[in-house]
Amino acid sequence: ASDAPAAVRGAATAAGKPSALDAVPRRGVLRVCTTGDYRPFTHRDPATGTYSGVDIKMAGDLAKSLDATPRYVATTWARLVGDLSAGRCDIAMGGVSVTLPRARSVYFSEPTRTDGKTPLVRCADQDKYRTLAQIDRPGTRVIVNPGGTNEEFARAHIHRATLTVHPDNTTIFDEIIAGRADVMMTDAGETRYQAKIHPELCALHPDKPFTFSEKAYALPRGDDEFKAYVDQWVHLATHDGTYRKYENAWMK
Ligand SMILES: O=C(O)C(=O)C[C@]1(C(=O)O)C=C[C@@H](O)C=C1
Repeated sequence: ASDAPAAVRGAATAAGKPSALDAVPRRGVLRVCTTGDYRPFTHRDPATGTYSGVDIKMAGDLAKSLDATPRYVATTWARLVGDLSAGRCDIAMGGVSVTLPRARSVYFSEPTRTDGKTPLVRCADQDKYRTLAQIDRPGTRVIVNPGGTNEEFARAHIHRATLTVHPDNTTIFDEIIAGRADVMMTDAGETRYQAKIHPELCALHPDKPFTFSEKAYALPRGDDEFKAYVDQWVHLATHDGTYRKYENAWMK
């Protein structure tokens, strides 16, 4: 048996665990860590528990390509990297930003899109909060969801304005509409989507965000075979119009 080629034997990671490239088709299940709180990428319907979103469509495609079905493993922004590293899922999907601190613990696939932090405000305040200097003033109430790159960005740039960490990323937009907070700074894609579904809210310069970032899928560190496969799949899906089609369906 020992001289069978790796593809037949089933390749192993450096840590000696079987690659997800073999384990997922064998199991027939792709375990996907996702937060379910970030439209248009990952959304969990609280009534039915059903997941939807651009990256949920992508998860379905990736699973299918591996003769598997997706199973969603609920996580949070603070726990995402830990859950993936602990082996609770095969991949983390749903608007995940590539960061270098995370890249010390997990692999990132090829990116699916570029993004960056930009303000989301009540449309009546459009001219008040365009720059960081305008936002970071005493009296401005900035609101942020916990555990991800939004909080990191807000903590790095907000010193004079007040910063509230709101635990639920799905109701944070209502806080601004209700006048209990003034500004959220989040990914441009999200500001566009939330402005689309909330006429009271406006996305400010989403085509010229304050930062540059990339969205990708996070993979267990050390599983090079699975990473090579997912990279190839992302490359095809982002170049053959598939990803764009899913995005357009949410943004129209
Ligand atoms: O942490 C990340 O990777 C994200 O991009 C997720 C993140 C965040 O930065 O907090 C981005 C936008 C959503 O509002 C929720 C979470």
